[in-house]
Amino acid sequence: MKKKVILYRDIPAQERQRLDDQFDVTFFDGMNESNKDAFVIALSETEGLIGSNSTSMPPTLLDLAPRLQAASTISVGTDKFDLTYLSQRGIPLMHTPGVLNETTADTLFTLIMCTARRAIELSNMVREGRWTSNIGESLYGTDVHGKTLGIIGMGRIGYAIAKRGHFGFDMKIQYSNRHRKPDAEQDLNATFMDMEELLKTSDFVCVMTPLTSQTERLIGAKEFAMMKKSAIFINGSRGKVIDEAALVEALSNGTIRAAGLDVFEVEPLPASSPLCKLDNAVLFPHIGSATTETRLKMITCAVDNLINALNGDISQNCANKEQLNR
Ligand SMILES: NC(=O)c1ccc[n+]([C@@H]2O[C@H](COP(=O)([O-])OP(=O)(O)OC[C@H]3O[C@@H](n4cnc5c(N)ncnc54)[C@H](O)[C@@H]3O)[C@@H](O)[C@H]2O)c1
Ligand SMILES: O=C(O)[C@H](O)CO
Repeated sequence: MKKKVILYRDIPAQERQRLDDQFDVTFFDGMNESNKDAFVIALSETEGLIGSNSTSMPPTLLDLAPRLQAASTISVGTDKFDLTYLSQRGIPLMHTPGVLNETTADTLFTLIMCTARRAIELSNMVREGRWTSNIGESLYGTDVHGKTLGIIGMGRIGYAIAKRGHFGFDMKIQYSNRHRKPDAEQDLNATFMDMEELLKTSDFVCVMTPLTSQTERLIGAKEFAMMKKSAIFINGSRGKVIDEAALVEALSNGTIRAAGLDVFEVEPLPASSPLCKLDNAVLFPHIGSATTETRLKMITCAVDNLINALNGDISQNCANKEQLNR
């Protein structure tokens, strides 16, 4: 008999077919008030889960899935699951590292360019008929090339961002990370330092850590105050890695120059957020990996991951492999 699987995000037909070939699939378009009861009933029988990072899967919900054997998230970030809880139950969480590095780094560099050159603010000026003469010094941007790029979280994506800065923009690369990265030091001439020194000396501070209990609110009022007044802050990790209210304050009172954000404490970001009123904040709707090509690669990877995991193979792309092996 085929194993039962819940798919909680729409995926292209050919990938859905690969799941249907192997499993008895129940589809939900996310989880919301209108389908929650049916979702919970399906959970009581399911052996596998596959879906996107926009749906939370806390222990209280997964307690209702006593037969669960594997979960597969269409994301590299795993913060919508509790890894410790899953590991205690012996359930692997599969994710999609690697396939989205370059696309996400492109997005982060777009944020760097848009903030530095005030691209959105000035584009809006043109669209709204406010371009009536040469723009004047008060609307000038700041250079990106030749500046110092500080990366907090020099992992797969951090490295891809640093590569763009080093080779494309002649930037000086510095980083803080849980451990040193010899490849970044050799290939990109990157300098390892503690976060405090990085904050004080970078022109662009780019956060690319995962959200964990150690990184939650890693950057708050104290950290913004350490940055240069001319600094530009970029967050592509998760909204909760920063204190958003402190960022609003820092952007409003000139503690730092500007911020480019792809992620927020609450997503979708409500239009009432004070961030939406700030010209010096560039706001993207969590589009780091959102290209047609890369999203398909992530879905294919996540489908492969679930098939492998439910067949007992977690050698590739298992986020809690070490915890499971303990
Ligand atoms: N905006 C998006 O669309 C998007 C896309 C992909 C990934 N992400 C986020 O980016 C994260 C990183 O992805 P990755 O594939 O590069 O992961 P990775 O594991 O390769 O890199 C993360 C790095 O952060 C470092 N780190 C952890 N805690 C730290 C701390 N306290 N201080 C400094 N460094 C610390 C780790 O040592 C590691 O090198 C994901 O977990 C996800 O949350 C966002
Ligand atoms: O973690 C990821 O892969 C991105 O944030 C997309 O959800």
